Amino acid sequence: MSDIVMELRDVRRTYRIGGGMFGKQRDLHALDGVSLQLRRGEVLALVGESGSGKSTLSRILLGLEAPTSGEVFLDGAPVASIRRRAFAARVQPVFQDPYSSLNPRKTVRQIIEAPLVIAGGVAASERLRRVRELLDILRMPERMLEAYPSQMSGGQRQRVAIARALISRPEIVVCDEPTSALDVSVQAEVLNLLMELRAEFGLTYLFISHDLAVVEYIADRVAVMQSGRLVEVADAEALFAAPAHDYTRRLLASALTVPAESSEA
Ligand SMILES: Nc1ncnc2c1ncn2[C@@H]1O[C@H](COP(=O)(O)OP(=O)(O)OP(=O)(O)O)[C@@H](O)[C@H]1O
Repeated sequence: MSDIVMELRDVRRTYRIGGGMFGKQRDLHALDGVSLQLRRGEVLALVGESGSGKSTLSRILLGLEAPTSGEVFLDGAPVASIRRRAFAARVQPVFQDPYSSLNPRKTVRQIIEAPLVIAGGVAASERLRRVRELLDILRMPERMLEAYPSQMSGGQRQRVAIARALISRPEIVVCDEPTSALDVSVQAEVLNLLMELRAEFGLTYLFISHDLAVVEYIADRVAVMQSGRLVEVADAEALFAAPAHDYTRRLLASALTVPAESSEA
């Protein structure tokens, strides 16, 4: 098995913007020729200022959007050749805001088992067994099974979102700011949990974060984006010790000027 679990080759994503009452139409290059390899079992953090293209890249990895040009590979196979359902089971998201990403009308049990219901082929008894197993791993009490999101704290909701991501036994989890909507005291708990789950299930993470203290804490490697391009990809330790690119240096320097509360996480 190759060391590379997912790969982007010269991926571009262009949006046509403007026009109508906003003036002339033009192309916005959200991703402008990005090549990136995700290594099996690593935490690869994606950082860069707002609008640099991080979410666009994550949506492409998740198959929620197709590149305008370039190619994406999963375990060496072009993603375009993999059936949608099979792909979704192997690459799962955890989004930023557990308040809006969970359906308020569904119970925890229904939310967590939903990916298996959609994929089909797993009996109800087996689905329940897997939901229970995950609740146990995530240290959530069994009585939570029939609870609704409104009855839970932010940290509990994010655990439910993580359980939903893991129920189909994915290889890759794409986390887009998974702890930034949580209280600082809960952030570390959720981060530690993500790291435990990586060891337990052999997961690979792409981890988007604005919070460089969080990135330094959990990332093996860091990819730095600026205006739709990757300007630096390096081992986390080396990058934080001696950033090679000027933009990375500025990003690290500007992080030092914000309040230090995130370092508690
Ligand atoms: N559906 C879309 N239509 C038009 N423009 C878009 C669309 N999605 C993203 N963009 C633009 O593409 C660029 C990259 O956006 P993206 O959300 O990927 O950046 P980001 O680094 O994730 O930002 P943030 O950290 O604020 O989430 C931005 O200029 C954004 O306005």
